[in-house]
Amino acid sequence: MSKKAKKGVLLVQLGTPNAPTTGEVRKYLTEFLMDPRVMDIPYISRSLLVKGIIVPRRAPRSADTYSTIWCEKTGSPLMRYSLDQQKMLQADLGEEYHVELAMRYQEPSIPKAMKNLEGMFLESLTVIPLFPQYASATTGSVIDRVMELMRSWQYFPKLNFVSSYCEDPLMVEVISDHARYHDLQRFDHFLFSYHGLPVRQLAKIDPKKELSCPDFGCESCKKETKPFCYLSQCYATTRAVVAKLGIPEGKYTVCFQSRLGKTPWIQPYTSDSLHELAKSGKKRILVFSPAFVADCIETLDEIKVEYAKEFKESGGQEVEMVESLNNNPKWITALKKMVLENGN
Ligand SMILES: C=CC1=C(C)c2cc3[nH]c(cc4nc(cc5[nH]c(cc1n2)c(C)c5CCC(=O)O)C(CCC(=O)O)=C4C)c(C)c3C=C
Ligand SMILES: [Fe+2]
Ligand SMILES: [Fe+2]
Repeated sequence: MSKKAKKGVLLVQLGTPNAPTTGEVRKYLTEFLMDPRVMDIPYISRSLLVKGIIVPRRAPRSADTYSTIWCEKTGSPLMRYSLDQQKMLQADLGEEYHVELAMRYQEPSIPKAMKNLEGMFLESLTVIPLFPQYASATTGSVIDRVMELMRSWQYFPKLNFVSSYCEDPLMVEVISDHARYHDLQRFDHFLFSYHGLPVRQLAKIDPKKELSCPDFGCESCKKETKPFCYLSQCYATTRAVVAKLGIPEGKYTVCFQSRLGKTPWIQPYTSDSLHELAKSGKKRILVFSPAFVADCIETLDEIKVEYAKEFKESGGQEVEMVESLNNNPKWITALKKMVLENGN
């Protein structure tokens, strides 16, 4: 009796080291930062900068930080929640589907996941990069790698790439639900801190080659002028969450964290915004981090520890954080809807 071909789903997260050691962090950072979509400079300069300066300096420090958030049994928080997301989505979609998880860098690798999927002679394949806002450095790189590996496949199932879901209504609902776990009335101000991006990468995605939107990611940029602009998409997510929670204009700030290197990244930088808010007398801040679908080093250390410390040193009192989407069942339903609505 012949079994019906399965429908495949590939979830792809950024990646994380295999262990919180300098050697493993070095391997992870080298693979990550040598990606030409991440460090979009010529190979020789990239090699000198990444292997000669950034990685040797950063790896020991990052390894120390990873060890503070590491779990003996489940590894890094990003790995733990990504595995939860894969298992829960598999359970929700049922036997008709096969859900694989891969990391763009390190393990479980995209080549291994693609090999498994190829061997299943799939009816269709939906690829969901786990980044709500499109950037060439993240979503673009995932799609690029998947397409590169697929070139050697002997058959081609129906293919879907979910390249952006910055305003997904269910996702916005989960972010808002997680915010409501906090007593919203207690906060003087709300901060939407997104992962940053070099400014030059924005220009590449804009047909007019402008560096930024004069009106900071306005609705028309998002919908008409440059639908793949990361900045416009970050503002779109913010507008959706702010509307859902009824946060008034003037009571929230959009900012960007994790700048790397000396070139300009999109501004304002989170650390400057926190400093200015503290100086203007704000005492209690609630931070959203809607670029991350799972808690990771960027949320658990950079925001919760580093920025919270900086805020207090500048005169503030308290920084609380809205939990990432993690393993919230409603977020898994959002992923399921993306699979079903993308023609699968
Ligand atoms: C959410 C989207 C992300 C974008 C856009 C992004 C761009 C980007 N990142 C770097 C450099 C680093 N990022 C690092 C960690 C990291 N980045 C993302 C997501 C995005 N990056 C996540 C989810 C994580 C966390 C991984 C984890 O294991 O928890 C790091 C490592 C930090 C450290 O080791 O201390 C670097 C470095 C660049 C250069 C870039 C765009 C060009
Ligand atoms: Fe990053
Ligand atoms: Fe605009």
